[in-house]
Amino acid sequence: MGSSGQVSWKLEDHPILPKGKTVALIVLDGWGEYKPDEYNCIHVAPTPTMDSLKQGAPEKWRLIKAHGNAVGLPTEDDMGNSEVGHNALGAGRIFAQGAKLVDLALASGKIYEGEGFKYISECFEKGTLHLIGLLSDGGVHSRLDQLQLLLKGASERGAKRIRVHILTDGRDVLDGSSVGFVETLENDLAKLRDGGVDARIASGGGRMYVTMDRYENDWDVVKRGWDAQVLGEAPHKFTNAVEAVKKLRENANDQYLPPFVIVDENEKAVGPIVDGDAVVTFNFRADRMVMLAKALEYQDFDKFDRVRVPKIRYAGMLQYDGELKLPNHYLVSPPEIDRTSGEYLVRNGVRTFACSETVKFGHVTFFWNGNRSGYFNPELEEYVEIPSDVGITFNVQPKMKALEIGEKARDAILSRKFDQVRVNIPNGDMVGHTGDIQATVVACKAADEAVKIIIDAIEQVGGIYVVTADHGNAEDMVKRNKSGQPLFDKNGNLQILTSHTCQPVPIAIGGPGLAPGVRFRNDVPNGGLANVAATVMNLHGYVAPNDYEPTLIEVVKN
Ligand SMILES: O=C(O)[C@H](O)COP(=O)(O)O
Ligand SMILES: [Mn+2]
Ligand SMILES: [Mn+2]
Repeated sequence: MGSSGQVSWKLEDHPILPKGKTVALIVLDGWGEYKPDEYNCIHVAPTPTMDSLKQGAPEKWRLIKAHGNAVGLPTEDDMGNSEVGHNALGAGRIFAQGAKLVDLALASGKIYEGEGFKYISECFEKGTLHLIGLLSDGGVHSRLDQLQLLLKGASERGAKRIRVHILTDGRDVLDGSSVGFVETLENDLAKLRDGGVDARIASGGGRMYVTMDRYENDWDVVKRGWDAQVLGEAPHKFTNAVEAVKKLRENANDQYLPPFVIVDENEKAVGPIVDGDAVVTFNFRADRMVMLAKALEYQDFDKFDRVRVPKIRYAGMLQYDGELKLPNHYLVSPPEIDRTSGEYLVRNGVRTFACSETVKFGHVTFFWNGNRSGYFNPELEEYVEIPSDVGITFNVQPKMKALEIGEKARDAILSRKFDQVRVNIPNGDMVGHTGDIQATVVACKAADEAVKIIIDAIEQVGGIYVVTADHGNAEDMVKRNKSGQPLFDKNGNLQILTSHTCQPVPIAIGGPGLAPGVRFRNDVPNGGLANVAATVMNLHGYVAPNDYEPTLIEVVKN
């Protein structure tokens, strides 16, 4: 059923549940369930609304899985993330995700047989192969071991000159871990050099300050990267990348390192991108690579002055946007996330409203709809983006736009123009990633207040609410040993966890429109995010397609 031409879009009516109820679908970003201690910001924060929903357990509140295999990641040790989480929530099925597809393509060698690799390898004879991406083993956007295999594979297949443009992490992995990742990469590159390949790190910078912006929140971030990677220009120049990261870390953490270039003894950048070169962006995840992909690929581009646009052959690790065909060339085919619940519901006449602020806007639209941008039917859908603050770390503004999102959703609900009102409330996640515990507590309080605004509106119109989350983050802010005790570094400082977690997330249902007797079934104990789509379809009065993961709810006779 790959092509939409053969799909029967008509959904079966639910035997009991009515149509026409307004359903609010609230995704709290980075909101897991964990033991209530002082490092659990959701526990520490006053969250009366979420607390009261929990009182409804087990019939109206439960936990669902949001990491590992439940969301299509390679192993059970992989924490969840927004991409795979919203994909699963929206698509109602579990798809092998980018991380896994790249693993398979590398293991089988198929990656080197595809069109994308052939396309870039045409440059190997005369040009340089540039690899740009996130350098960590976080497994959210990229993985170091995949980069290592690609370096080896490309050099075995003729790449003679390789330049790596690194983006340091500290967000999906511990802050400070970048030094180790750069050392590992430098060792690998030294081995390649021993084998006759001219392989070096050429530039770098922290992912949140250089290159990896998303949803066009701040093009300056991408420009800083462009200047370093393509033009070979940056405010900081070093002859060695390990030294660069160590030095720049004196004033910034890994996520926010300023851009730097590696120069030779004559102060000349060792790896600008020039005509005839090949470029691969080795992140598999889309959202934070789309902007760079546009800058590399689009002829007409007006987001910043590129100064010089080299004639290159560019491929993404994956194709990042299937609708935009961006980029045109890629090494591994992305998961084909088709027949999403959003598309089904719209095609069955469900009028849909979706809203978040910029930094999460694509999560409830693009990711929700299977990595597809745009509307299915503009007559029935409205997507509203509230501009995010630009150029700040969100611990200084932990309330973010939560209340504005709540109010927009409230207005959409009260307008009665929509059957589904879907939001992402970013605070737990975006502030959790800063590692600032006090700010994250404020963030969780704001998220809870936004939920209340939306639930109150649902009460007024006799609707239904579904409150859930895409993965954990704010519920645990420290790294722990196996028995759950917080870990300290060698200087006795608490090891702050800026990343997501592997914890389950809550899901709650309720509202005056919820038909009598609706409750969570107890025969789906391993339910995960992918079970939510069928549940929501039921609440709209439909039965989900057969191949969707089972619904979490049942209707019992009173
Ligand atoms: O991109 C990010 O901000 C983090 O790597 C993952 O966070 P998200 O999956 O919640 O977006
Ligand atoms: Mn998220
Ligand atoms: Mn996150």
